[in-house]
Amino acid sequence: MRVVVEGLAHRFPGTDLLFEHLDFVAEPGSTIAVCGPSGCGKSTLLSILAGWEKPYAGTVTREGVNRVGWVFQNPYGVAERTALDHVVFPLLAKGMRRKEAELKALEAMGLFDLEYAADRRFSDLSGGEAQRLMLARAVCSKPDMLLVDEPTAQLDTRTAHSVSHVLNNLSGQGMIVLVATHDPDTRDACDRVLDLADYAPGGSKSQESELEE
Ligand SMILES: Nc1ncnc2c1ncn2[C@@H]1O[C@H](COP(=O)(O)OP(=O)(O)OP(=O)(O)O)[C@@H](O)[C@H]1O
Repeated sequence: MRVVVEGLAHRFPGTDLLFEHLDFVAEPGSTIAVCGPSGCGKSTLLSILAGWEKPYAGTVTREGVNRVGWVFQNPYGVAERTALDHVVFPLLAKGMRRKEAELKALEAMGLFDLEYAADRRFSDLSGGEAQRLMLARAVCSKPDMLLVDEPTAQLDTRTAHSVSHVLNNLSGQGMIVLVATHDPDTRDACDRVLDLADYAPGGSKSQESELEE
């Protein structure tokens, strides 16, 4: 299972190129931090990898990737439902029995130190708790590729550190994991770094590719 990105470039209609000459291979075993300044195209790159956005140029080949999990920047849930329900429902929808689903859900919530909030209503969770809940839900559904957008934006330093390390460990469990982040600590916790600033028009990698041609 892998994702092969070749010669990728993107611009939206009427805007300048965000990045160009982007080549990389994403495989299970190493978590990739996608970095770069605000507006450089980190979220856009995740959308392209997921197949939601068609790239302006280049190709993305997904080999053996059937299920894609996505954790958005802004957590979204059902106000009246408990935190546990949010993680359990996708498992029930897959046909798992309630008891087994609850055990699996609590295990995933435990990865993000969230068991204590299992019975709280979604509307009572803090922004950081809701964000960690979305991570637990995504991990629980065992996607082939997990795309995470700014997972630590709403977390204090210590919780952010712990979440970053969990995300890095996930790639060792057979998932392709990419994390878009501004957070230097999250970047450092990941095995690999893809800095989109290098691929901006005129960026160092972008120029290298032009010299090679
Ligand atoms: N559908 C769209 N049409 C036109 N422009 C868009 C569209 N989606 C995003 N953009 C623009 O493309 C640029 C890249 O957006 P993107 O959200 O990928 O950046 P980012 O690196 O994730 O930013 P941030 O770090 O602030 O979240 C931004 O300037 C954004 O306004």
